[in-house]
Order: sequence, then structure tokens, then C-alpha cells
Amino acid sequence: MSSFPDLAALHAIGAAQQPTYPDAAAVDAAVARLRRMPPLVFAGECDDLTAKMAAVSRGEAFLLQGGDCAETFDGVTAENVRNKLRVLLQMAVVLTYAGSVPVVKLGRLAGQYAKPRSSDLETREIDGEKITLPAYRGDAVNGFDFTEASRIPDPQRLLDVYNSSAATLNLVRAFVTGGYADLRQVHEWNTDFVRTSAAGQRYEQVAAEIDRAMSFMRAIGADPQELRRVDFHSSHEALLMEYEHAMTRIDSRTDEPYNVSGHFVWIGERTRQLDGAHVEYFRHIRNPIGCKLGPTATADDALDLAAKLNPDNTPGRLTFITRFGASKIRDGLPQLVEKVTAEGVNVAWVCDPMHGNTFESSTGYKTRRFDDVVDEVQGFFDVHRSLGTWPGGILVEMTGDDVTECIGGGEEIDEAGLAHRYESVVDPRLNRVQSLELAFLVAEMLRQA
Ligand SMILES: O=C[C@H](O)[C@H](O)COP(=O)(O)O
Ligand SMILES: C=C(OP(=O)(O)O)C(=O)O
Repeated sequence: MSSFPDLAALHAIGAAQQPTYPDAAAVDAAVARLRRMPPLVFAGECDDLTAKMAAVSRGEAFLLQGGDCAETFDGVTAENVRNKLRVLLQMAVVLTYAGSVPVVKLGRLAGQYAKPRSSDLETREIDGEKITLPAYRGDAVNGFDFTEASRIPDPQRLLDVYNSSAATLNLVRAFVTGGYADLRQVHEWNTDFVRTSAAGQRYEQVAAEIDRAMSFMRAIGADPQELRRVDFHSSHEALLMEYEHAMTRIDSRTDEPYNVSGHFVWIGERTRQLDGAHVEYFRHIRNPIGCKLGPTATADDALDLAAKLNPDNTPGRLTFITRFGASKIRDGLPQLVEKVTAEGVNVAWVCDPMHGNTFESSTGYKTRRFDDVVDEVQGFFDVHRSLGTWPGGILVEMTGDDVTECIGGGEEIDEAGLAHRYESVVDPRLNRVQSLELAFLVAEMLRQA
């Protein structure tokens, strides 16, 4: 493999979805500062996750990847991080217990601050006048406020991404190793609000069964450490060349480059061009990586990407995250899986049931139907079952709060109800009850798989 390219070489190739910074000297200063910062994750931890993803690709484990569509700097609070983690832990318990499968837990957090956009511009009508400004590209790039000043890309934000990710990851590490993720807390994660929902009551039954199993284990003198903590890793879309390149370090053990801003990083649907800068960057780093595949991806695209991103065919290195949309997955996915499998390519298949199912409600909100999300996951399981391959996991945009951003679910949120608490700055997330409901439905699919 050729040597790790410098930033200028990547830009010369052409990187899609990058901001245009007005002040090049300020960008250089931010990048130089980032290059001196300590890593947020260790290369050895990334290797551990690669081994876990290899188990996923072999059909021995299931991936649960979840978190906000776009993290915000204001959202870095203990309450917000804990709420998100709590729902992810609940979902993992449901999948592990009801689905009877080991679950690899991966937060879409501590780095998910940059967003690709369909359009470079956003137009709003204010006091009868149409105003057009640069689109919001995530807190890593510019501000959400709809003002000219706020929408100017500011490289100082790259340092804010580092600091916010460090704070989040620090708290997550404390939660998952410091007792909060102890399985004896399984009831505590079921907050009052969720407990009163149908999914919460179902969860309570699972929690009671786990309690009984643990009492039994204690009675026979077994109290394994694995019950007191969980392995939890971080992930984000590695979109911004300046940030991701500056956060890449040569591992002292192996002399290989690793992205040390997150354990798992992925290439988005809009930046997976085979000859583009993102694929070029990703082929050099040694982290476990993902690549989104949408409805326009062909089986040959998937094979070409696998050959370039994982030439040694290392198990666990590459995950294909498919995001077709509920109406397209049953027609589109089989040819990809069939050909990739026939060629003996090692990948984990993961379903993102969010990004192919977005539409604008009559009330003007970007939303998704809970039923479409479930239907896409069901289609994903159906396709894999018919081909004898393993449906390796799900990637969901979710939050630990009671937002009203997706339509449907047991709470029956309707289009009018979206206005009640719509907080996402880009795409709609499942709220905590919808997330738990989805976990029960997927556990059922897993049981049948
Ligand atoms: O999260 C994914 C993308 O960034 C998002 O769907 C793009 O949204 P847009 O079409 O509103 O730009
Ligand atoms: C942008 C995203 O998805 P996609 O690249 O699949 O559109 C995302 O997961 O945030």
C-alpha cells in the first residue's frame, strides 16, 4: 500500500462535502493544534472492535449502533449523554436477552458533528422575504442559527469538536466501567416515563427475568465481572478532511495509521466515490470502518469498494451499512449480498433503516415513519434469511429524550404532534420509547433468524 497521503494530496484528489473556509491561516492553525492533541481512543481499542466486528461478520454477534443524527456542542451535558446511553443499554439488554445473541455496542457519538447536505444553500421565508444562506453542516462547521454570521464556516469549531468529543467519551467511559452499566441496574434504566409505556412494561418483564438469572448465578457462587461493565465504542462519519486527517496518528506498535478520534468511522453515501478523497483516506487507516450503500449502489460498486478498502479481506475491517428505504430494500439488497458473498468478500452487513425513509410532513417537518423503519429492518432480515447470510446489525438515529420527530410507534405520534418537541438540527430521531419498541421487534426478528 502507498504511504499515508498528506492533507494537500487528499484535497488535490477532490473531497466532496467540504466547507469553504474564508481564512486559510486559521484552518492551518486549527489543524496544527489538533495534531498535537492526545488521542481520544487507542489503536488497540480499535483492534478490539475489529475483532468484535469479525464476530458480527461470521454471524456470531449483532451490532447495535445508535445515537444522534448530529451531536451539538450544547448537547454535551451529563443528562443528555446519560439518557442516550441508558436507552442504548436497554436496547442492548433486550436484543441480548430476547434475541439470545451477543451484542456489540457502538455509540454514534463523541464525534458525530459534521453533516453532508443535499444542497449547499438553505432558503427560508422571513417576514415575507426569501432569504438564502449557506446550509448548516453540523456544529463542526458552522452555526445552526439562520444568520449570515453564524453560517460562515469557522475552523475553531474543529477544536470544539475535539473538546466536546473528549468530554462525551470521558463520561461514557465512566458510565460503562464505573457501575452504571452493571446489569444489577437493569431496572434503574427503565425510567418512570418509559415504564408506563407498553414497551417499558415489556422491558420490566425482561429485567425481572435477568434479575432471577443473576440471583441464581450468585446462589451458585458465580458473579462474573462481565455483568458489571460493558464494552462500548464510539463512531462517527469521518467527513471533514481537516479534522480526520489531523486526528490520524501512526501507531507505535504497528507503524500503521489509525484515526484516533473514534473507534469506528464510516464513509457516507455522498462521499463513497471510488476515486474520491474519502476512500483514499480510509484505505490507509487501520480502524474498523463502515461504508454506506444506498439504492444507487451496484454489486460491482460494492466489490470495488471492498477491494480498495480491505484488500487483505481482513474479517471485521469492513462493514457495509445499507440504507435503501423500506420500499427498495427487498429489490435492491439481494444482488449486492449475493455477489459480495459469492466472491468470498468478508463484510459485516448492517441496516440503516433511517436514511432511505425521510420525507417532509405536511406540517413542514423532516420526518420518518416508525413503520417504515421497522419495515426496512424486516426487509433486511428477510433478504438475509433467503440468502442464508447474517443480518449483522442496525444503525439507528435515536435519542434518550422524549422528542417527537418520527411519526408513529406506540405513542402514535402524528404529523400534528411533531411540533410538540422537535429538537433535531438535521434528521429526525427515534425517541426513547420508539427506540425500545424497535429493539423488541428486532429481537423477535433475531429469534426467527
Ligand atoms: O444525516 C444525513 C444527511 O446529512 C441528511 O439526511 C442530509 O439532509 P438534507 O437532505 O436535508 O441536506
Ligand atoms: C449522512 C448519513 O447517512 P447517509 O450517508 O447514508 O445519507 C448519516 O448517517 O448521518
